[in-house]
Amino acid sequence: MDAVRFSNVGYAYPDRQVLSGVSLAFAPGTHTVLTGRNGSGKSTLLAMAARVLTPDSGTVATQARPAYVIQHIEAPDSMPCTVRQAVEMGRWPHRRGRPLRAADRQAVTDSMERMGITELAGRQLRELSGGQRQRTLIAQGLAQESPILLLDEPTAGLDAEAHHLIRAAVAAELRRGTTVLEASHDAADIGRAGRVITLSGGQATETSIL
Ligand SMILES: Nc1ncnc2c1ncn2[C@@H]1O[C@H](COP(=O)(O)OP(=O)(O)OP(=O)(O)O)[C@@H](O)[C@H]1O
Repeated sequence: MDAVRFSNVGYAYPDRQVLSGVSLAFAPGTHTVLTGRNGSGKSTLLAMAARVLTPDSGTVATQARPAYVIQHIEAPDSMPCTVRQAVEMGRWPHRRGRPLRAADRQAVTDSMERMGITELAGRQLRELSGGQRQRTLIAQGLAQESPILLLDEPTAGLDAEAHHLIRAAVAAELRRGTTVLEASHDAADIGRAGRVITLSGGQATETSIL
C-alpha cells in the first residue's frame, strides 16, 4: 500500500486553478522533495495530504494521519502558550482526550532536544524569533510519531545549526521507516532526496536524479 496517494487531484482557490489532474504515489519509507516556483502549489498539495484542504476533484489517500509542519505560525499576544505546550500539542492524536502519560512526555522531551530547543521549553511562543518558532513547529511534528511526515519548507530562513538538526531529524525519521514529503527550494535539500517532483502549471513532473 502507498503511504500517500493523489489520484487525479484538482484544486482551485476562488480566483485561480492551482493543481489539475495530479496523480502521485509515495511508497512507505521514501523521501520526496516537492519543488517548483513560488505559487506553483507545493503548500496546497501538502495541505491536501494533511486533510487541511479537500480536493475539488480526485482523491487523496494516506495510510495514517500525517504529521504536518506548516510554513509559518502566527502567535498572537492574546494566546499564551509555552514552547513545551506547543510541542505537547503534537501528542493530541495519541491522547484522544486522556492526560499526558510518561511516553507522551518522553516524546515531547526528545523532540525538543532533537530541534535544540530544550532551553526554550518555558518561553512563550510570542517571545520567540521566527527560526525558534519554526524549530518548535518541527518538534511538534516529530512528537506526533506519525509514519508520514509532511514538511513545508522546513529549512527556509533558518541558521546553519537548525538546518543541520532538521537534516539529522529527517535522516532519523527515514531510518525508522517514516515517509517524508517535503517542499523545498534549497538545492542541498533537493540533492538529498530520493525523489524530486517539480510542480509547474498545475502539473507534477518527476525530475530524474543523476
Ligand atoms: N488562501 C488562498 N486564497 C487564494 N489563493 C491562494 C491561497 N493560498 C494560496 N493561494 C494561491 O495559490 C497558488 C499556490 O499557492 P501555494 O502556497 O500552494 O504555492 P507554493 O508552491 O507553496 O509557493 P511558495 O514557494 O511561495 O511557498 C498561489 O498562486 C497562491 O497565490
